[in-house]
Amino acid sequence: MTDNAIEISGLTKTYAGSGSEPPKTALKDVDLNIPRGSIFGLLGPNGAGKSTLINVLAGLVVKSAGHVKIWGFDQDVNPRQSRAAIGVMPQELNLDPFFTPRGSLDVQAGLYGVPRAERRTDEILEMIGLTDKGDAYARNLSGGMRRRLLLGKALVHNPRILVLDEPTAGVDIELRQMLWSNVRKLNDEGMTIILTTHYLEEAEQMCDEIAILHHGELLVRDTTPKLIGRIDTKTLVIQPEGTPPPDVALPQGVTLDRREGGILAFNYAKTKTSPGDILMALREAGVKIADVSIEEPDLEDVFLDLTRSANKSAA
Ligand SMILES: Nc1ncnc2c1ncn2[C@@H]1O[C@H](COP(=O)(O)OP(=O)(O)OP(=O)(O)O)[C@@H](O)[C@H]1O
Repeated sequence: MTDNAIEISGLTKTYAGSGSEPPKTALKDVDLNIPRGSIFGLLGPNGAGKSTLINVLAGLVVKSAGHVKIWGFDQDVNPRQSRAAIGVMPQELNLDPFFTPRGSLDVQAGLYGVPRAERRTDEILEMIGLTDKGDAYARNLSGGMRRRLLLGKALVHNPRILVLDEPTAGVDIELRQMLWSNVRKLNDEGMTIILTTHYLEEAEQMCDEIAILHHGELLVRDTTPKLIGRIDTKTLVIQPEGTPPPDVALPQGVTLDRREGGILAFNYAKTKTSPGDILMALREAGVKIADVSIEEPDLEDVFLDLTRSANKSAA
């Protein structure tokens, strides 16, 4: 028995080139385990291979090499069980315009072999806030409603793992909040969640752990706080009283950015300098302080730092 929802080893995907184009390797020898019960973020720049990885998990793209286990079931040995363990909310709004939400959920449940007596159509319609639109044609639904319906479709067979591919791209705040509160509730009930997002702030708030893909390779995988802890730079932000002096002798390695409104932002390496050293230097320079705060790095800093150094080492 494993504690992992997903176990991926040596996963490689090469797409055949069309016409005169060369083949394209979208995933290169990826090893990745995703623990049961987590909210796991899969991040990476455009073209990094996130959708390819999700589509392999969903059984929509055939891998070129490697092994994938979903809830302990090897995709190649137990394709039916591994498919039943996972539900995928795709990026595209690919709904049949002539189906009603109730009809779409029913057809999807049929595809997964869920017996009529076990279908949870009304419960799912309520959860996604479409009870009163249950019998409206999909072509009459707004973009937000369609997206909610895609979430509902991913849940009809009560999967152990829910995968969300860019669920909030181009979505308004209200819908985003609704999606995230649904996702949190499902996770509290024990569902493992895997999501890709371009919104790093969102990943930071939602995900226990994060993996970053870059050019088809796994760049890093760690808990969200540890990833953020990798960045050594912090910023001490000072609002001085009166006009700040033009020059201050700073501890070695500390740099100063002057911001609007006379605000001074000192960037320092937390392993080399303490904020007290900077405050002392300011006191010695006669600077009076009206307000002080410390800015922590965020996931965006980690992301830029890692992808930049990966680009440099590839060059
Ligand atoms: N069907 C396909 N045929 C050929 N190449 C493909 C195919 N699908 C994806 N690729 C290529 O594989 C690479 C990875 O694409 P993928 O869509 O997995 O990346 P992604 O990280 O999901 O990007 P995005 O955030 O833009 O969706 C890209 O270079 C892409 O052009």
